Amino acid sequence: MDEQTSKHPVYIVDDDKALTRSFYLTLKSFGYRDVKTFDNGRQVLDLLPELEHGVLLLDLFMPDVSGEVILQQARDTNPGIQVVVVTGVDETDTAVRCIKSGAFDYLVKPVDADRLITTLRRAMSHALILQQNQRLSRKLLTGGLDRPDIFQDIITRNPKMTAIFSYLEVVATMSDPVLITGETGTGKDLLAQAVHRASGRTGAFISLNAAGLDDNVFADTLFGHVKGAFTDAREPRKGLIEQAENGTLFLDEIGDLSPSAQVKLLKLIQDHVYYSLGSDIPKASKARVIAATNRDLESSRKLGQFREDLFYRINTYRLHLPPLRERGEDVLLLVEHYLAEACIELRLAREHVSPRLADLLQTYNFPGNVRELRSLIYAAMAGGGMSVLEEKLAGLAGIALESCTNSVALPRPGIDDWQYPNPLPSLEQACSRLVDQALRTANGNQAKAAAMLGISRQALNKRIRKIASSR
Ligand SMILES: Nc1ncnc2c1ncn2[C@@H]1O[C@H](COP(=O)(O)OP(=O)(O)OP(=O)(O)O)[C@@H](O)[C@H]1O
Repeated sequence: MDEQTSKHPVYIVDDDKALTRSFYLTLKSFGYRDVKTFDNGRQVLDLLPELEHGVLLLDLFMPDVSGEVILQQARDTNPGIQVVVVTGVDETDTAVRCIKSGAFDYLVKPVDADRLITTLRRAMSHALILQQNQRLSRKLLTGGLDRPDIFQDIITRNPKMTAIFSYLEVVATMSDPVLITGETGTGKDLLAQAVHRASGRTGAFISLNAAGLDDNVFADTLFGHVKGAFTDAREPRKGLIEQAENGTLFLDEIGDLSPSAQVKLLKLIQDHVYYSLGSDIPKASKARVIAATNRDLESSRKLGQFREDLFYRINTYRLHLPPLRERGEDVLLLVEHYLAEACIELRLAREHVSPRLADLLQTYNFPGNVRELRSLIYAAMAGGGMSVLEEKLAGLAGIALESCTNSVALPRPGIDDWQYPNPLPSLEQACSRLVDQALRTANGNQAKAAAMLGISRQALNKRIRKIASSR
């Protein structure tokens, strides 16, 4: 069983001590770590409001308090508890009444172990989803992060990024896979490490880059092999998945997986089972999978290059990192960070960002995102300083240095041969179309779009807000 599910509590409430003991032993043998027993209803009734999210296995007929009273009280005071009624009475009326009062399910004694565990698993995952929803709503209302230290390596002030962190804090503790998407160099690897830290998992964070691995190398690296599995397999070898036990397996570039590697990964994610090369003995895994890609997996799925079932399985929780060009507020923050770092590492005097360079940085669209920004700073510092970067960026952005100091001065094309519709659009309509077009041409980069339109970035921003409110 999964580490996260097994650590949530199960409460058994029944006056039949022999049955309570038998349930207790069954649950322990299935890996439930936190099982608490109560042999009278009164005991649990007082504790109900404080009980942690989990599942309550509840007998209906007890001498002191009836199970139905406890069920009602649980619904009223602690909705994070899912109640499974377990009773010796097989009466449809009672079952219907319990379900109507909010019981998750109704089991009639004697309950065989398989039925008990299957029902418990369903009830537990329902309890966890409710817990997750509650935490999400709480976060939406209060904002802020529970553990900002988890994200200290990720430099950002961008609201979309902080919203991702909030969401991540909630889903990190679940056991389902996480898919991180975003262009190259946006920080997917960093984010995967943050998910692992926030998950509270006791095992290691192990990563594997799937790009360019053929099916055999992928399977051997991930699942290991037994002695004699292939010509050079003189000794058995454990795969990375074993090192990730109770931890996290980070699969980077998942969009590059071959079709047969996709099948193996699906089995691992779906059934938590894998086979070492050369062995037909299944092995169980409790690693949590985080996958990342800079490809458009949705298109790969539609083109039949990525399995549909795997796509939906890994897409349970999706985190999409925006490109750096959409995080204007982060560019200077990151530049200052890497500049300080490079000056210390290269033992150079501290340099600062000139207003002209700041302008250029806002205009450039960083196709390689943060990784590119970092290399640009280091290369410039090693090669002469920030003025080198100014030259380079001006070249890369295809904008003359002069025009950057005064964005209004961009050369304008002639407008004599424009085609005007008849009747003419209103000024507001024309303005809105022009702003849309500039943003499209500038790939969403507001500084660049503003330069094209010959207005300041603040003026463009004001117009965007005005247009948005009138739509
Ligand atoms: N917000 C950030 N703050 C600080 N460093 C960052 C940030 N985002 C990315 N980096 C740095 O940029 C580099 C690239 O980041 P990372 O490897 O996480 O990107 P990626 O999205 O996984 O790229 P790829 O798709 O190419 O694997 C790393 O050196 C990382 O430390």
